[in-house]
Amino acid sequence: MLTDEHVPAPGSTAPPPVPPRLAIATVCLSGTLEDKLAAAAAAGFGGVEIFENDLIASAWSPERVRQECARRGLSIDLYQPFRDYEAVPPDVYEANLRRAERKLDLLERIGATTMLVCSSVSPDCVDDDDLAAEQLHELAERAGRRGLRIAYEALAWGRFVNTYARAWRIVRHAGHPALGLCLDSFHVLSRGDDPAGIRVVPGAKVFHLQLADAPRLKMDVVEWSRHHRLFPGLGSFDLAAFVGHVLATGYAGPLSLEVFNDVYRQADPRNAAIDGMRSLLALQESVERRAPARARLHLAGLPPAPRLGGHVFTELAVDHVSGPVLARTLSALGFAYAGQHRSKPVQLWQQGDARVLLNFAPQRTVAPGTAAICAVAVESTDPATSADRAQRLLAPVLPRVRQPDEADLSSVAAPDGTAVFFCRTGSGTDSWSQDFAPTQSTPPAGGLVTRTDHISLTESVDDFDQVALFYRSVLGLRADPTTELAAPFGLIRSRSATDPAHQVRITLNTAPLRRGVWAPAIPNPQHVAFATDDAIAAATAMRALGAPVLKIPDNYYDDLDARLAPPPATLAALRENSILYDRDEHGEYLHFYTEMLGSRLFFEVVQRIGGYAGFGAAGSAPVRMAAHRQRRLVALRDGSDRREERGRDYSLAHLTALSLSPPELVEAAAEAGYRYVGLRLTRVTPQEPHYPLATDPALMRTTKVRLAATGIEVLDVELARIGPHEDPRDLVRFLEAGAELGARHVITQLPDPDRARKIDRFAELCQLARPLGLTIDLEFPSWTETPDLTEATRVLRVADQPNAGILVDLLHFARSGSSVTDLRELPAEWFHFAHVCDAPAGVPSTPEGLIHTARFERLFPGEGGIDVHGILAALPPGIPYALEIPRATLVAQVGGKEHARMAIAAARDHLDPARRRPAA
Ligand SMILES: O=C(O)c1ccc(O)c(O)c1
Ligand SMILES: [Mg+2]
Repeated sequence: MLTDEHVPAPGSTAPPPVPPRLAIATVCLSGTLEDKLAAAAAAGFGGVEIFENDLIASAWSPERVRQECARRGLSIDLYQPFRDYEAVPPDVYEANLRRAERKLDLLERIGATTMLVCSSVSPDCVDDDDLAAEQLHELAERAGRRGLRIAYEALAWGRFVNTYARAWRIVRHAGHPALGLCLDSFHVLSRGDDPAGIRVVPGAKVFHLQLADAPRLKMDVVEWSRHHRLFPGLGSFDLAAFVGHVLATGYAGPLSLEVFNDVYRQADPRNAAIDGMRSLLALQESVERRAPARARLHLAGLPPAPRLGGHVFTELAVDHVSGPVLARTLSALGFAYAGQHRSKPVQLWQQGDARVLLNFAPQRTVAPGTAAICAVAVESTDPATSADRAQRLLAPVLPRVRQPDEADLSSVAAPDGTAVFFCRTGSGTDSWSQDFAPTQSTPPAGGLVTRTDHISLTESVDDFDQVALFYRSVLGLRADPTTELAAPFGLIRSRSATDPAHQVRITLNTAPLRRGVWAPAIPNPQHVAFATDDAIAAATAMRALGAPVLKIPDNYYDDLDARLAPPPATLAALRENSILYDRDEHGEYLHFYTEMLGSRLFFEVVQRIGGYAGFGAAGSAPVRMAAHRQRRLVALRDGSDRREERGRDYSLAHLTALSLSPPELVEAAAEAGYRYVGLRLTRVTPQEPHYPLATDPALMRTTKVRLAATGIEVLDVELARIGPHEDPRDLVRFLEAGAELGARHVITQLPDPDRARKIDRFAELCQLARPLGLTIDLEFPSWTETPDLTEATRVLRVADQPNAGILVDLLHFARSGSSVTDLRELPAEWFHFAHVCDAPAGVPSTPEGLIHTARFERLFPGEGGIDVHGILAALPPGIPYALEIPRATLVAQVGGKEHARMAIAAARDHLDPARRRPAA
């Protein structure tokens, strides 16, 4: 019986005079012992538990470990674990004592005073508490003689001893001053044991306290413990109550994290240690909050989180591709371009209390062509205290570049780089809105959006816990339970948190198992959800304004009818407007989405009816993800009937960014808004990087996966160059690889002075390519033996092959002095695409000069002296433009990916004036 045990005297519940030491077990962290100690010290821990495996694998001697810990201000609070010791027959006991003596030697050498003995799981041990107590007594006796202590821990899966109550009975029965308990929250709470019973243990007999949270999982407890523990606050255990019980015993030892977690074990230990510290500080705060006022402790030293008043603004980093798309969409959602920042290229868009900032500043890190949430601003009753709290929770405070008369906003950086601003709206001097000059634009009628309801971020699994902990602890949010759903591209884990008054809501998502290369084209989507009082009216009005509302399939509405049976008129209105619907015991939720904007961002409009506090039914996110994927494929593939709307198809030629491998080129093309890529499969010059797609199956596989995931298609492969010594039959594997990639065209050059031979070989190449569905497109660099349009025309006429074509490259066309009039006369079916670029006006006088320009120094259309419009106008309308613009110095400065984005932006500007970007 535990109840007649020691009852703590009133005095023993008093707070310890000094705050407890915060410690972390090395097993929580990734790397070697050296890495772990450095990370623990940097995060501000005062102690560590040394896990045996970390010591064994360390190159440091035990004495060196002692020095290194001391140097970093780390006390070694525990050495662990010592396994399978107690309640064994005499021969095993002898061996165990010998083993224990060696470990006690080690404790002395590293300067640890407490060794953890976990309850035995061995087949050797017997169900005999008296024997266990006797043998533990002997161990404690030997430890005590050396000034050391033994902390006995009941593993939840111990063979006979698996509860703290039984471990305490044994320890009490052993009755040795050097023997006490190690309490581990996981072993107690995973079994559903009542932690209140801990209160009967005298504080002096609790030698060590280990803290771990965990998600509720129905699985084998060993697996659960060794793979899924979490830092406090991230799982579903009530750790504040647990710690409250332990502190009530008078325990004054360290609060030590012991978290076995597969993700933390592979993550940067410096980040994981900061997470651990943040979680302990937040845990201490919840323990304090729970304690009765008379016993209130002030351990964490955190100022309470000031009350939040809602989302003030969400700032999006955009560029000149994504910015106009966002601006157009915000207009269609009824937002007004209400203000322009006085000193920065930042626009304020507003409707009701919903505000979006579009930041065009180039120093914002934004992948080409994308839009991304770069800052989140929340209203705080006390911004300075909010920032102070954040800083004490180890958030980096951001420096602000501001003009003398601009608002001094307090802001900190979230682990994913998002800036978090704390501000007070209104007319005070600290009001951020005064940094914006009002524009003349009048807000559109309607005003259906009232405020920002929530923002939703996607994080890699490595950052997910960290980001969740950051927002919750810094903003003082309460976590909703974690949910998991089967999405089209695999498992998605999702966590939401909100402040007590439901003013600020943040949802975080991750794909915990994502690996390999098959993944959605948008790996980390983000969205901002705006609130409305009437979703049906809002959707109707926004669609009338041209908002790109995401189309939801009919199957969804048939299922909705079956499940929730909304009134027929409502169902029809939902279906008509692509609005999703959910209902629970608190109320109803109507919501609809926009299409993906600027690669990874979209908006949502939500209507909450009654007390609905969720984010839609579990099935709604997969429907939305499938719809976004569907929309992307439609946009890419069904171009023909919507070309007017979508504009011309562009292809990214490999030479524009030859430093990118084929999968990277595909990714760059997708992000920048190309439809196609052209891939270089052969090495054309000895210096260039070579990507042997035709002979490297792994490279072929990853390239095909990226193509499938992004929807990008291969327009052409190059280069089939047939000189005097080359045989077309040697190109069969190259042609097959092109066909496997789904290419349509093969770029060919004929540097052979023997005209009859080169035409024969050209014809033969056409015949080899034809069964593979490929055309052979003859390019005529002016320095080769097929140097101009006239010669290329002659080759095509004589060879007379149905799948032969001519590739006009504007540079070669201009440099060869070919004639636009001639071009206009040729059969349209010869021209399948064009290589588009510009070049300086003067023509180099030597072949070396010509080649140098062609390979390294071309210009964007409109920047040079080539009659780009004149030549393109002589080609059949509607053919894809492949941008082949190698530009060595620029690529060296900005990288291949950014260069690819700049190229398409410049080409669209010059060639598609109707789609020219609006002035920012
Ligand atoms: O999983 C284990 O074996 C193990 C070892 C030592 C501990 O302190 C613990 O909680 C678990
Ligand atoms: Mg433990």
